[in-house]
Amino acid sequence: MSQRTFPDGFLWGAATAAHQIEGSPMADGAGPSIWTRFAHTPGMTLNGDTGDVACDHYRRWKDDVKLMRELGLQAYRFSVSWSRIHPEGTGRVNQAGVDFYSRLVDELLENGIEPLLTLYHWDLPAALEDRGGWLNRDSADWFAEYGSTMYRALDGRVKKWVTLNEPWVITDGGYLHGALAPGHRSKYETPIASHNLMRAHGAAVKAYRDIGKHEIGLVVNIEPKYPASDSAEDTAATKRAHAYMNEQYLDPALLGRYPPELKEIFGDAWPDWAAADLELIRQQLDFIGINYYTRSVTQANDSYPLKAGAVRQPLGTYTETGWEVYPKGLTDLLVWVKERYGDIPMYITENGAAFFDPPVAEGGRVRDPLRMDYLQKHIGAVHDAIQAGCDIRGYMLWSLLDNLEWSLGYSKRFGMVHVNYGTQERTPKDSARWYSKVIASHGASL
Ligand SMILES: OC[C@@H]1[C@@H](O)[C@H](O)[C@@H](O)c2nc(CNc3ccccc3)cn21
Repeated sequence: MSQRTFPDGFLWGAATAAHQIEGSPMADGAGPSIWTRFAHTPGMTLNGDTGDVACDHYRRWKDDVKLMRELGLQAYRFSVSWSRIHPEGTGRVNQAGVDFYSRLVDELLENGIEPLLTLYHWDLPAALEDRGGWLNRDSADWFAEYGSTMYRALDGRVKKWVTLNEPWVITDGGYLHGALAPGHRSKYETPIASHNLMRAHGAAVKAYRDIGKHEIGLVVNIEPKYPASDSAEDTAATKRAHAYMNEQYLDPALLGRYPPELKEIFGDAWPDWAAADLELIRQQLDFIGINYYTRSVTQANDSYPLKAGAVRQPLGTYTETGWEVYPKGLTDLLVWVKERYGDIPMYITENGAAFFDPPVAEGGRVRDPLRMDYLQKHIGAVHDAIQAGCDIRGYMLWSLLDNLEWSLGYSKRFGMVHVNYGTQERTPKDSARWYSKVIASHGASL
């Protein structure tokens, strides 16, 4: 492979999320989140795993930043836990919570690492869930208030903001299938939660334009949908699946309209949304964050309500989470975003994989060749998209640390750094050492 050169200023980093790494969810005046509540509800997570300790990052943050510097990271994407900032969700500010993230940002900057801050990575304050959560139209105001608190506190030092992480997972997991907090299962609630999440995104961006002076965007998880056959049924199913995951959030955010397939999918559960709502949702964005993990070869089936699903590929390679390794899907997807939405700058805000990692060997090595292969091919796919004309500004590897994989507990390890949850010892895996070389060579060593 000829040497790959990435654009000047291309940012190499890694990503995490508050609930997955911090622990100490109720420390220093914080309030509970829906994930604190969900994980402590019997049967909701594997082995009853909770975020009570996680990677103990709330206490080990300074050493973790030192580790990021040693690995040569140029950027670090993290999320803020809303209920540390507003324990009741709105109103009173818990200054100790703001101070934690302020100290983290200062430490990152002192170590030459650019912070990318995600306001919402799934951990809604439980107090707001008790007021209807994302089903309450007031959630747009709640979120704008929380965002404004953080903009005022950190905008001089944080220059890249993200409103929401993956509205599709929040609603498909938390409102339709119930696998994620708040664990609802309703075809009727799902579009309402989706719509209010996007109204909240728009309200937070509007508030940023009054307070902030830098960049703000939205992060979506999207995956290319390829028809399993050229039958009319599979073609229609693929179109539905594509609209439901890939267009449902980017179309309103960037085009001010929903894809028509959503009415077909949700039927009488799809409201006629007011034009004013779509105007709120469609705010000028500085970038879009793309979280990519896999593709879906899609066929018609009797799944509810989508009537479409992925077909396992007999010759495919799969990760521990059952996702097919398909790097070309990332290139195809990035080109699709450019063709549909224009030259909006993009960051790969998550990309990575869980494979079965061996224990830490003598001398502190963790051999993870499958992860190295996955990353090498996907970073190569990013380069292919850049060569195809996509404006991609950075790559955030998921994840810096092994961490709490939501309902799957600690059973899946996505980190380039191994975490011993008994001792909290961090051990960079071979993939971390490899990634450090990629960063140092600006991609040339890929
Ligand atoms: O599952 C790995 C990560 C997860 O740890 C992050 O918090 C989250 O942002 C994230 N999103 C995806 C995208 N895909 C997905 C699909 C179905 C359920 C959950 C995630 C993967 N991941």
